[in-house]
Formats: sequence, structure tokens, C-alpha cells
Amino acid sequence: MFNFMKKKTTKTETPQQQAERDSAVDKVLLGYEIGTVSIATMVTGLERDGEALTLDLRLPQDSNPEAIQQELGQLLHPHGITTIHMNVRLPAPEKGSGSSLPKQMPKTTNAMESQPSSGVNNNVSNANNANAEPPITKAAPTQASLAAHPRIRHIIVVASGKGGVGKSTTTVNIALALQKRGNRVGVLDADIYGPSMPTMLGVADVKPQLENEQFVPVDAHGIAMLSIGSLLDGENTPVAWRGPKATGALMQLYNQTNWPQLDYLVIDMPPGTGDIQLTLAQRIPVTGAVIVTTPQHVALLDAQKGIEMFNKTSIPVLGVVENMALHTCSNCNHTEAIFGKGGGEMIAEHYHVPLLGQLPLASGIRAQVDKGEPSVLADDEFANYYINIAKNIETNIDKFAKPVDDKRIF
Ligand SMILES: Nc1ncnc2c1ncn2[C@@H]1O[C@H](COP(=O)(O)OP(=O)(O)OP(=O)(O)O)[C@@H](O)[C@H]1O
Repeated sequence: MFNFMKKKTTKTETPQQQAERDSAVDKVLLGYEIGTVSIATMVTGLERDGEALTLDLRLPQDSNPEAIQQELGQLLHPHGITTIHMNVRLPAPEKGSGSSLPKQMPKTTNAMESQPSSGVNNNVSNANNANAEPPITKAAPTQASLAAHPRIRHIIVVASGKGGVGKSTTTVNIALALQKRGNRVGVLDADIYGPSMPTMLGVADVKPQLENEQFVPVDAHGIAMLSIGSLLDGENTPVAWRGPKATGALMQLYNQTNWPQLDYLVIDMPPGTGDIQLTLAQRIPVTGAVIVTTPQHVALLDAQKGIEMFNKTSIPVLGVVENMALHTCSNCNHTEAIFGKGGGEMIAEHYHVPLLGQLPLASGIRAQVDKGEPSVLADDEFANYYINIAKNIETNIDKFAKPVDDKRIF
């Protein structure tokens, strides 16, 4: 028997141990399925403090949180996790069906320490609770019914489950790499929380013009670029743009713009998998999605939610880019996987999507985007990483759409 009563220790972990333990937790969560769905896609929050793991979960109605907690405990114990706190959310039961769950659940969440073998002792909320969430009633995916844009051959969305993983840096370099490979490329910066394309492409001071009530994209090194940032003025903070207003504005940028003939329109999505992302995924005819993640375990779990969202909306996932995969010390040249190992590979394998590339964590990459001359434009030592990702995208994408042949942009 496992002894989950063991007291939490506060031993400090080396970065290597920390990465290995996080990575082991990810693997267990990825591999643990409820029905045929990985529990990783049901995780809404995750925190590890040494040997204690706190999981916020949104489980299906008929699941058994107690059994899940016990089974996860057994799977995670060999990896040094001795305590699991679970906060569980269940959808509201259908009218008249009643619920087998107790009405009042105890506030405490430390099931492993308090009652290892009897009673549901995680924190469960459902329709009996003021925090209950209604069952998800999203409309069915509509990608198949969307008309293709008359001048755009492929639309690629670059997404990440969470912010700060390097999605915009990757987007801008992939766009430039696709262009370098002879494609006509446009970029739509849809990241309402932090539009950065104009700065990264060195055109922050250039405002898009209006012609016959249509936006004319800014010419940034031959890339046709339009950013939601251009629509934000002093009074319109990104916060004010959340929700339907943001999706409306983004749809306007897509529809009411005089996009030139393009081989690729690359869209830098807002981070996350909320309503804005879902609406865009349902209303823009997307050829495929690229998911950017870091090997850090929370980022990986969020990336999985991204993949699930695209699967639900019938958008092919072209692949995963693992950013900040390795760090090479500029003093001693020692290379270390400071955020954990093999996470991108693990997700790619699990979801049967390609790993498009792994990028190093390098101050040079940051310095170049900061000065508006990304690595591919500067043709520095990191450019080839992005060119290879662009090659991989081109190889994959032709399965999903038909070619057009006009070769001019501006
Ligand atoms: N491979 C890398 N090596 C070093 N720094 C990087 C790398 N990728 C991104 N960065 C830096 O990390 C920071 C966050 O990157 P970026 O803005 O691209 O992330 P993001 O996921 O788009 O963030 P947000 O969610 O805010 O839109 C930036 O300062 C960027 O320069």
C-alpha cells in the first residue's frame, strides 16, 4: 500500500530534479485517460510544491473523483509525489437526474493526507454549489462550411495555451522564414493582450491607411502586416477589448482589409483557449494551427488544451514548436534543459502531430525581436531553426489546401 499520509517535505530541488519531476508528472497526466480523453485536457490549474501536487480539474459528470485521486496517487508516488490536492468541478446534472454527490463538500482539499481510503475528500463543486458551471454548449465546429478567402491560399494560426511562451517571437520569425523561402506572406496580429508584431517587425510608427473603407496592410520588409494594436488608442485598453468586442474587431481586420494575394496569412492568436480563440477558430477559414509551447509543465498542459480546441473545431494541427527547449551557457558552453526535457516530443507523440522544431533559449533571439529585426531578417545563427520550421510547415500544409498561382504582393 502507498502511504499518502507522509508529511510534505520542503527539501529544495535542483533545477534538474525539478524539471525531471515536472516532466514525470506531465507524462502521468497525459497518459491517464478518462474514457478516451487524457485527464491533462481537464486540468484548469496545476501547482507542485515539492512532494505535494495541487490539481484543479473539470471532470465529466459521471466520473469518480475519489477513484481518480487514488489512481493518480499510485501512478505519481514513484515520482516522489506523496500528496495530491484535488479541486474538482463537475457540470450541472441534467434536470431530474439527481446527483450522487454530496451536497456540501468539505472545504479541505488535502485528501491524501486526511482520508486515504474512504470517502470523497477532494473539493467538488457542481450544480449544488453557487460556483457551478453550466454544461458546455458550444456550437458544433463550422470550419467545413467557411468560404476560403479569395486571395489567401493558406491561413495559419499560431497559438499557445498560455502567455509568454514566445508565441509572437516564433510567429514573426516563421512568417519571415516562409517569405525567405519564396512565399508571399501576410501577418495578422490578433493578440489583443499584447500586440507586438509592429514592434518586432520594426514598423511600430507606421499606421495602416484606409482606402474605400478597407484597411491597407503595412508593408513590413515585404510582409503585409496588420495589427489589432493599430486600433487601440489611449482610451481603448486591451482590457476593454476583451469578449465580443475583441472578436468583432478581429473579424473586421480579417474581412475589411485589402489583403494582397498571399500564399500564407500567419495569425498571431491571443494566448489561451477561451471564447475569443474559439470564436476566431470557428469563423476564419484556417488551414492549420501551429502550437507553441515551452518544455515547462504548466505550459505543456496548456498546449494540450490548445490542441484539443483545434481538434474540436476541426482545424488540423500542423505541429508543435518547442520554444526555449535548451539553454547553452554563454560562459561555459554547458547545455542544459532548464525547463525539462522532451515535452514537445511527448505532446507530439501523444496527439500524433509533428514536432516542427525545437528552439534554443538564447538572448540573441530576444535581442533581435526587441530591436525590430528578428533573427531570420538579420540572418543570424538562429535563423536556420526557423527556416527548418517553415520547411516542415510547407511539407505538412499541402495536404490541407489547393495552390493558387499569382506571384505579386504589393
Ligand atoms: N527562444 C527564445 N530565446 C530567448 N528569448 C525568447 C525566446 N522566445 C521568446 N523570447 C522572449 O520571451 C519574451 C516573450 O516572448 P513573446 O512576446 O514572443 O511571447 P508570447 O508568448 O507571444 O507572449 P504574450 O503571451 O505576451 O503574447 C520576449 O521578451 C521574447 O523576446
